[in-house]
Amino acid sequence: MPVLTVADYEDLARAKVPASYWGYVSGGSGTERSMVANRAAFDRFALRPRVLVDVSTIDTSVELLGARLAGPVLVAPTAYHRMMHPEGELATARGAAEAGALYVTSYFSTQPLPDVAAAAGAGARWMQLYWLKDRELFGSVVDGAVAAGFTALVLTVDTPVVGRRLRDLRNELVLGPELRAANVGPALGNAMRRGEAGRSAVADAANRAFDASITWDDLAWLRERGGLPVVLKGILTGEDAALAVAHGAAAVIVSNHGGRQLDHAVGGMDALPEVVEAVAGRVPVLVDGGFRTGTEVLMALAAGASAVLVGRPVLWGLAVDGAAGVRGVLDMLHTELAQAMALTGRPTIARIDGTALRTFPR
Ligand SMILES: Cc1cc2nc3c(=O)[nH]c(=O)nc-3n(C[C@H](O)[C@H](O)[C@H](O)COP(=O)(O)O)c2cc1C
Ligand SMILES: CC(C)CC(=O)C(=O)O
Repeated sequence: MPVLTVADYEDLARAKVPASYWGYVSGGSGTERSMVANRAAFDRFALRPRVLVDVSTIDTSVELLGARLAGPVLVAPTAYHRMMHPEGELATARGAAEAGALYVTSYFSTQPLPDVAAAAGAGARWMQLYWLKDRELFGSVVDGAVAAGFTALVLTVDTPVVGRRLRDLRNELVLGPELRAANVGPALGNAMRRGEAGRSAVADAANRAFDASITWDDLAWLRERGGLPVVLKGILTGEDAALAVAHGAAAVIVSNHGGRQLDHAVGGMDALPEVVEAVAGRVPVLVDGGFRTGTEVLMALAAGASAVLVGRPVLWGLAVDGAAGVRGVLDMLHTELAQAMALTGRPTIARIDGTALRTFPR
């Protein structure tokens, strides 16, 4: 059977990944309404195509915080890639670089940052962070990312505590020894191996380590320590988007964390318009949550996003075929986007504006 869609990758991946790891990757928190909201949003929009435009050449390329990319689809930060493939983040980095895509590496990478950087080569890479109670350890991870040539720091701000992910609690999620988080110090990395009835070792370790007390005032410390642009991931309101810009964020990522944090949260695509309005062009606005086709990516760009991140699809590609699978998923999304650009009469990314989109009332 030919692999024609991202959903085809999902079907193939499901058969390869152990059940408790599959539950971790696929699941959301609580009733999983936030995950559903991400997909449901696309039904509230439709495209307004223009015709008799010269679309004989389509250019999907974009520039983002100084990085030149083949297209506006980025690899979202996701933890523990060795759940999917023995090479883990090294394969992801290679696949993303081959696709000309930017790879946001998770704080919970199972491969050391210098090795991820070497695998990415000239490929663009940002580093995602969770703020730890242990400020020294946190600072040393920041230093490591800077030394490894990551060009921006992505602070995830929607996870002061880990969402209640029932699939993981029911599966008593425990990680094998190959799944040590390689960059967060032995205490946090090794704690991942413990499991108990009705508990998730992943959530327990993260909850012990994460600093739930940080506020807007702490961001200056991170900007100072890293000396890199700081991107805030997990913004869902215009109010917080305005605060992010006021506190020096270089970009914001509209996201409900793939439905894994707050239950009943607004979907990424639904929250996007108010964030775009509040930011008013001062910094790039990115979005994630449920994007599975290039046409959906075009919808987000029309609603004012500069780029879209994909989480689970990249993991499916990784499970199916390592670096080639990651590249396959990213190439597929860019190819579908190019097709949608031709059919909507928008040959460049700059030509995709609000007139391409019709929004239906809720
Ligand atoms: C298995 C998994 C692990 C994740 N780990 C992280 C993480 O370490 N850091 C983070 O900021 N977001 C993490 N996320 C959230 C993603 O960055 C992203 O917001 C989400 O996956 C987008 O939705 P999608 O999977 O529907 O594309 C994770 C998501 C998944 C599915
Ligand atoms: C260790 C987790 C908090 C990583 C994460 O962000 C996730 O699983 O969604």
